[in-house]
Amino acid sequence: MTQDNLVEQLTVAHNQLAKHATNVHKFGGSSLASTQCIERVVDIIRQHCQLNDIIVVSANGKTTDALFAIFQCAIEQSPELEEKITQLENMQSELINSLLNAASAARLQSYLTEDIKQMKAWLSDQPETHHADILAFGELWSARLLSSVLNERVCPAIFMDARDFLVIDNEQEYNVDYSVSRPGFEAKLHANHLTVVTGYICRDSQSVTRTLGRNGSDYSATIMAAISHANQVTLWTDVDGIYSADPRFVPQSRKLHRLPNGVAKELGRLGNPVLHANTLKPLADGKTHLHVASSFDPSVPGTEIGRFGQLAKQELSVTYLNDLILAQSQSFIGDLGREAGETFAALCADETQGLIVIRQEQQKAVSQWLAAHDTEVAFTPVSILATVGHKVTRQGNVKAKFKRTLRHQKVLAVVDAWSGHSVIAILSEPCSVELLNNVHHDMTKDAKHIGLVVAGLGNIGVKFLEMLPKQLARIPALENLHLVGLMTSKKALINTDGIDASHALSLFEQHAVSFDKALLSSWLKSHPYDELIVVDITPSEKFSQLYLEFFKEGIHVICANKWAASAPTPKYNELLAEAKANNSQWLGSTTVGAGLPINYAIQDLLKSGDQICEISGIFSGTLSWLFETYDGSVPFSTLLLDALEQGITEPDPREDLSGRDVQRKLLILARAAGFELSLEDVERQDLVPNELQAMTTEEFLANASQIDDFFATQLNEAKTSQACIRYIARFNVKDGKIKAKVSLECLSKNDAFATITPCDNIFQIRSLWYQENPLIIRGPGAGRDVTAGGLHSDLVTVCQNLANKQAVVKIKGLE
Ligand SMILES: Nc1ncnc2c1ncn2[C@@H]1O[C@H](COP(=O)(O)OP(=O)(O)O)[C@@H](O)[C@H]1O
Ligand SMILES: N[C@@H](CC(=O)OP(=O)(O)O)C(=O)O
Repeated sequence: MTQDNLVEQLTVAHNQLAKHATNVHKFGGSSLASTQCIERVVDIIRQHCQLNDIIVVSANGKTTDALFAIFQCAIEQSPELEEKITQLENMQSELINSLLNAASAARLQSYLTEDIKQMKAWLSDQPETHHADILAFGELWSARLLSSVLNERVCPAIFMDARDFLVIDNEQEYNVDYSVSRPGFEAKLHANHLTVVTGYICRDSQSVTRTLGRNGSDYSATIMAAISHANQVTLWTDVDGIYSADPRFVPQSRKLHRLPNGVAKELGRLGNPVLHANTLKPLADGKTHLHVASSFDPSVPGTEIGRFGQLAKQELSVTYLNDLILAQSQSFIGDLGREAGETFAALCADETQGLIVIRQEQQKAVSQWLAAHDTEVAFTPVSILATVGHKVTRQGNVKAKFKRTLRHQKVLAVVDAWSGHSVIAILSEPCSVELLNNVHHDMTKDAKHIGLVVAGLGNIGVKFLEMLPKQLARIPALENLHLVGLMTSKKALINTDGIDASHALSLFEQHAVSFDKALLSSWLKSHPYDELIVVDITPSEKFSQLYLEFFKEGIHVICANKWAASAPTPKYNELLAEAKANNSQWLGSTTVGAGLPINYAIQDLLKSGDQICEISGIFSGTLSWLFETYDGSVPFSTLLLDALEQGITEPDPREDLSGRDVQRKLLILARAAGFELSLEDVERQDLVPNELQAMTTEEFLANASQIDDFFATQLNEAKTSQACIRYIARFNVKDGKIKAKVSLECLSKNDAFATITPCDNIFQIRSLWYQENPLIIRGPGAGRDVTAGGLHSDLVTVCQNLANKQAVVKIKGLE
């Protein structure tokens, strides 16, 4: 079976499965805040949902906040009550009228009028008894509206009020009674419909309306997944994933592409608004996949929550909560402290210091609870600031760093969370945006994960990999670099969790699968690395054609491959522009001169303000060897066959004799020096006579002696004037006119190009500052060790540049 067939079969199998399995999609209030947002959600449902999926919705925008405010006004008998109700009703009416046809709008409008009437009745008579009923209107309206829009525009959809089936049996921990809830839901289900369920609300065993707590719709979504045995839950929100700190306040926060379950749970517990504290509870069996994505930018890969390897476990984040209460009591030292912590689900507790941190609204309950134990307690307003990461309490260095960064703050205590996944500082003052940014910076500044993909495992590729483990251990700039991909033209091994660089080749032998461009492209679009570097050590034009795609994804390219750098001018300019637009680095110092620093020298001269006017030299190790060695004592073809045997030439020596390789190298250097020209602008003398051009390699080798007369004549002519022959590349600019040529030249024996070690390259640069006395670089211009070394030098340069790059989050939903 070919790889393509395999992929096709897998896709078909996946689709068939998807038809039978349910997926749950939860849209938060921010995703449903306006007509435009709801239009976007409808598009997402069209593209990402199938019949029988479940959609869980929160109240539109800030409706729940508005309902809380209305309730408060009623309690305080505030004169603003009427106005607030009218505002909320108008906002709902606007959504209804802008999204639905006249008939449906009229129907929903009449329900709304009824609901407002009912709300007013509850508000005027014992509002406390109906607090949850009043809050429930938000989700009720939102679900009713979306199901109507879907019915009109997308597919049959039914609306379900979760209170009709979702029963919780414990109000403290919001435990679900699945034995009642599941059959209740199944009884209401319509096959081949989308089901739109209200998030946030449920009922208790007495059929009284309850809520699942602020932000509780995430929990509703995972409960629905447990009830319906769903495969996947997607939380669609206004941010494209979970970040290392609240991206509204910390512009340098990093997206956490893969969040281990335990860490996600801890973030939710500490108040991260993207994840309700209980979100993961219904998914404890690990069969359902949880994913956070942005409804404002659905194509961006979000955050996956699940079980991951070491790399995901290294990520740290910083989170905070203000307006909390520190309760301190002698009696909290020991068992009672632990009991209190558990009873009140304290944000943090330390039974050795006798303290727990609770939310403000819990203060009264804690007082009452302690009164029963006849002990005294002191309450202090505090905030918490936590660093969260997998088993972070066991990482002494992280804890020390956290304490160090807080040394100028008023820290009352630093406590390890029971889960082990956070270290929490209790602060006597509210956590400011400045403090959050500073702590985040200190805790995460070194946390950048760079993925490395190596393409081409020939001679040089293998040497490059041999050198890699030592380089990783030796060079600080490579500290966060992880080898994640290896590929040849036929096979590929990608491991998102990293490939052990010391055993890269044997792992490739054992685990590589057929190379599939489509699979590679999809991985490149969704890889979890902050930066990705592809090192192209292939000779393949086809592989070089992927660079544009790489640059579009912001991927960096280091190449020994000459194709892209010598591509036709429009293509080359397009690549440069795309790389620039996406901050991709493109380095190819080994494309010319292998490890010799010719590219770096040119860049340096340009940086220093110099202007290059001439580049010339011997750029081919093969031609260098042939002409340095050829003295007429043996025919040229004998030397050529000897060079072939020694591996000095390409398998078909016409490749070298054609001068094409030298022509490309001259073009690359001229472009690097800032000139715009194409391959056709570089005149080329082909040393292979016409009659030998069309032959097969074998035929050419058998007839190689036909070239001897030409070279003998050239050499003899040169000898008559004490000169020699060399294949020279020359580029110069005079009065703005560019001349570029690669050809066999007759040179005086004193010429700098006349006496170099066979196989060496020589490069001569004339510039404004190196005019009379040109700059010369010479040395071995080919060979596996020097080329692999040159690639490593480029790799360090890219990683050093990346270390200085400060990413700033730009999130569509938050703009
Ligand atoms: N660490 C974090 N990562 C991502 N978003 C965060 C983080 N901390 C706070 N947020 C904020 O949480 C908000 C999403 O939560 P929420 O308002 O509950 O969304 P929704 O309305 O979709 O339920 C985002 O606007 C984001 O700014
Ligand atoms: N509407 C409720 C429930 C909820 O989860 O909302 P959101 O998904 O917008 O956080 C709240 O505001 O608390």
